Amino acid sequence: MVKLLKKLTWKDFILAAVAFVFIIVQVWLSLTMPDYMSEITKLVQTKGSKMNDILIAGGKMLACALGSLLAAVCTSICASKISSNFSANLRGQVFHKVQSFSMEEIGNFSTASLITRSTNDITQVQMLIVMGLEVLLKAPIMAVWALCKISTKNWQWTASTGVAVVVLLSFVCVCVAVALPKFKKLQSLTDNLNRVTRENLTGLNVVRAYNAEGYQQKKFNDANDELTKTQLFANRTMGTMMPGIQMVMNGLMLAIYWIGAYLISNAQMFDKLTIFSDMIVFTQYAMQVVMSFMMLVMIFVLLPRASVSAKRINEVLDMPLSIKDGTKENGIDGKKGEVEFRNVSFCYPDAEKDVIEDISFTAHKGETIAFIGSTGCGKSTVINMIPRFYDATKGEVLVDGVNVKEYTQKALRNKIGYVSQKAVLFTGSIKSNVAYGDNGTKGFTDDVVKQAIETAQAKEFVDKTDGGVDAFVAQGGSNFSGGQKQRLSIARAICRHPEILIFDDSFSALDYKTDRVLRDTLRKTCADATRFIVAQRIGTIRDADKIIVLDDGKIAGMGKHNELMETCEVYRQIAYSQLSKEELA
Ligand SMILES: Nc1ncnc2c1ncn2[C@@H]1O[C@H](COP(=O)(O)OP(=O)(O)OP(=O)(O)O)[C@@H](O)[C@H]1O
Repeated sequence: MVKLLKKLTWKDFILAAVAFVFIIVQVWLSLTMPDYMSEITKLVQTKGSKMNDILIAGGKMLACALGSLLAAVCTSICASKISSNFSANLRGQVFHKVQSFSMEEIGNFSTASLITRSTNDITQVQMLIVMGLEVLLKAPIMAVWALCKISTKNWQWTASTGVAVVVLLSFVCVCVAVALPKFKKLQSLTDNLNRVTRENLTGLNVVRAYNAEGYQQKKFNDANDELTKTQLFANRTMGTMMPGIQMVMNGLMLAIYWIGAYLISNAQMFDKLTIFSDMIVFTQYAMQVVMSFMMLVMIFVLLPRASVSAKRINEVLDMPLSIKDGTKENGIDGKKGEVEFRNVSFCYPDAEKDVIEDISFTAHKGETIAFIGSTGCGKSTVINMIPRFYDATKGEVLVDGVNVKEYTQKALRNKIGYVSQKAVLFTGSIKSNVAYGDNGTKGFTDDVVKQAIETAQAKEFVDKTDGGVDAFVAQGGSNFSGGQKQRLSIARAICRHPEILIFDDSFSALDYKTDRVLRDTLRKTCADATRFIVAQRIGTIRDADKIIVLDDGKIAGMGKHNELMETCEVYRQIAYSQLSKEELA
């Protein structure tokens, strides 16, 4: 928690200092009120007192109350400003850090947990800061000031207040100790609920198609019940605190009156009024002392959960990055567009064996390199090494003659146009999705966007859509078909005019005719770009300059279609399973 609080800016500290001044004013006014009360008590009990004097003392008391209220409002304004700024900054930092995570780090946390950490966990810390500033500063000042005021009055009363504070603190400590483990568990259970809800929402069509509503409902109920049970236990434990504190306060009041009654009965006649007046004032101060500790208790309610949240936020912020930036911006002259894999092997984090082993090949500028092989043989893994979604565990990947690890990630990715296996569109317009990101130039002109849409064979449906390139794209591109989404994703990659184009099984949702026309157009319009195509269909890749056949993470064959038909058994099997001998001839 302390580590997170170090992120407060100097502006926050200035605001905290202003809040501190308001708190002092608030405490001073609150503790001045009992003095006027004492004066009023004395005036009421003294024969011949004037009504005007009582009204003046009452008016001063009222002014103190209003002043204290005003100071409390100003403190709250400062506290909420500090906490809102702090949480906004923290959310920004967490978002920025998560953006720099590779797939490895994201896998370590899980997406659901990262969402909880960026939202719910930060809210817990924010709540603590608001309360903390108001209470943590105010309560000790109030307690010490009030104790100073009462310590000179009467030792029996002071001692009884001391006993009440000790009982109160012991009680609070026991409650917090019982509830703390449950608070720790609460955040991970929130992650779990988040995960189940997300999974259900993203797979809603599948859930419905398989009549799995009952199964999903059970999964949700289990997660929900466990969270509710834990919350109930923690809140019940903390809930017993308030009545307990109330009991201590009432007991203290009783003790003060009991001691007061004893003192008054044993006092001389002329002292009785002074003791009575002192007793009234002391009760007020004693209540302020106990109230201060009660306010601190509110912090104890929030602190355990907030400190667990702070730890979870720090875990994200302190996570070392597995993909580190290099320094190079440019490759070697004369090697532009060249991609080379040198004895590359890769093992996923926590996996037992390498998913790809000893992969070596070179792709020259303007060539089309295709990957084919059975499901799960490692095709996507190989091409994911080029934009450094993962780094090779052995060997080297070189782009333009330079190891990808030596480039700044921005420079490397400026060279690449990547189309993922699952088409991803963002909320916005067709144009904002195609002219997406930054390729090191000053944005994309309308003509470049239109050209990319045309090359990706998306012009026909874009023109037909209301609004054309400005047509609205819903979250995840849900208002477009699978094939349309793929074509827009392809247009996005082409729009960057990259040196290297990567298509990870990106033609699978296209009909055969569009697939062929798109490949022909790509060959003409992106002739300079080195193209990597992962495909399942032989038809998509048979014209490639180099086809790499992968089998269980290893290269089973490499060459042109005709060569592989003669030399590679795995390729032949794939080919014959898709096309007839006549089609392949
Ligand atoms: N994030 C991951 N963590 C652990 N293992 C993974 C991860 N992603 C993929 N794998 C494993 O690595 C292997 C290769 O996966 P990859 O996605 O590269 O295959 P692929 O050939 O592209 O498959 P497909 O044709 O089905 O897309 C698979 O066995 C898969 O289970």
